[in-house]
Amino acid sequence: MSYQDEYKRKLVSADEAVKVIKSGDWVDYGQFAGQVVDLDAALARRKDELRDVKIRAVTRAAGVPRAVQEDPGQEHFIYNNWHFGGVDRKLHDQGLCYYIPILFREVPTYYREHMDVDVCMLAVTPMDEHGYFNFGLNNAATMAAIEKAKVVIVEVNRNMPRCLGGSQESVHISRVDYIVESSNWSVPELPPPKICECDEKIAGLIVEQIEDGSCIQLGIGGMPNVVGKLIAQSDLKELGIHTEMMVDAMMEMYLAGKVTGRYKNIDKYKMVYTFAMGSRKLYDFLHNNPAAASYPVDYTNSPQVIAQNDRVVSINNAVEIDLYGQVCAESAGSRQISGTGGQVDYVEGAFLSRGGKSFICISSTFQDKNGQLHSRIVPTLSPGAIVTTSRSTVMYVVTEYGMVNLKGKSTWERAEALISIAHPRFREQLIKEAERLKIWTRTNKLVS
Ligand SMILES: CC(=O)SCCNC(=O)CCNC(=O)[C@H](O)C(C)(C)COP(=O)(O)OP(=O)(O)OC[C@H]1O[C@@H](n2cnc3c(N)ncnc32)[C@H](O)[C@@H]1OP(=O)(O)O
Ligand SMILES: CCCC(=O)O
Repeated sequence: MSYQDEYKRKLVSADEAVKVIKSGDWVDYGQFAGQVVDLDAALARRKDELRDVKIRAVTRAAGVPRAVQEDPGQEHFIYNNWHFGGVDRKLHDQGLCYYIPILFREVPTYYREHMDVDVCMLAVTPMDEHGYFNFGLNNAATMAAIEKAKVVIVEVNRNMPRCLGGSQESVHISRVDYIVESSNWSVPELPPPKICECDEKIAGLIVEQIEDGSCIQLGIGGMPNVVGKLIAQSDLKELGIHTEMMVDAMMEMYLAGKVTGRYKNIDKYKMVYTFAMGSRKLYDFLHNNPAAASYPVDYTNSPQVIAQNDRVVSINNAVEIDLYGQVCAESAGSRQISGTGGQVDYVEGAFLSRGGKSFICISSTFQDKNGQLHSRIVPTLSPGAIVTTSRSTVMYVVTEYGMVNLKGKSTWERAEALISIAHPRFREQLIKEAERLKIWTRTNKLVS
């Protein structure tokens, strides 16, 4: 049978495909910008026939899933997510989304060895002449989820860019049970990140630390994107990219001629990533582009793999840091706002890389919804806050007031270093708290 015949045999409507889902099933919705839309709507239409279907997704960018919208009482569907974006955190605030704690590099192993997948649904590109559906922007743990699934349903979308790998960037039709041709919805884009003056100051401090030939990882959020933009405008040359998330700023660095990958020790000349989210311009740039290669996340985020490149520079954002150096990058108190993602993977990988550096960026203050200013450098983390990067793992911390390296520093040295880059308005209070916590010695300098 030809691949075209097999395609016709497996082609069904979305309503037909979701009939395979049973009460109590675990159903994967796809990852990041590759989550199903038409299959979600079809599943929502089956609401009254089903109970306790557990949906799993990651970083919803395409609006609230229909299945969740249609079932606010959660009698039929329970929505779980291993990295929150804006949609997910708002659902979580309403009690309609549950976080799955992860180290991103481990997720393929969770699928293969620790999790159940009854039905794996995912958005893909149209089939090629060899019978392959490309995963588009989303490699990550897609193949591991497919391997584990009892049933695989692909939702074909002509607007999904075809992103070259690496490895495990596509699935063969022989492994697919049902094919659904979608309404060719627009692939979700990220709005341009919000950028403040302090982001620019922090980015400036970091760019001074980057050498020609460094290998760059930029994290999620506003700040790392500013760093990328500044690199694009800098005199830096011959940079490499080995990252988790491919973002617009990396495309800008590449188009500005800053990225060649010449000094990488692995995947030379390739920009390596595991998923991409950004503008349509980024998606068009990645389409069939041999300059970039997507790999599964247990490769991109393995500290041992990351460390094979020299001078790795890892740049990630945080929400709060305490005087011991514990970094919270994923919650505001107990309110889950994001996730651990790959932060720990890259902080560890950069440390192991020859000449590597990891930077945790944090604006010194945060203004709450009532306009009140709070220090993000705090004596101890807010009650309920999650430690994302541990105090023993963290290396450089950067605010708009400077940069400190916490590696090898004792508790009183850390307190002094971190207070020196806190907002001046909060420093005196932080010193008093450090004294109370017994992490302040008579030799500590009073930081003004
Ligand atoms: C991707 C890679 O390559 S590897 C690893 C990167 N991954 C990580 O570092 C994982 C964790 N980090 C993250 O997810 C992000 O970097 C973040 C959340 C720390 C920052 O991302 P940004 O998009 O810049 O965050 P932003 O400033 O928009 O804040 C996000 C939300 O948190 C809230 N928030 C942020 N700080 C605080 C705070 N101190 N107190 C209360 N709420 C806060 C904001 O109000 C916003 O919520 P809202 O959407 O309901 O208004
Ligand atoms: C899980 C993906 C996003 C991140 O690492 O922040």
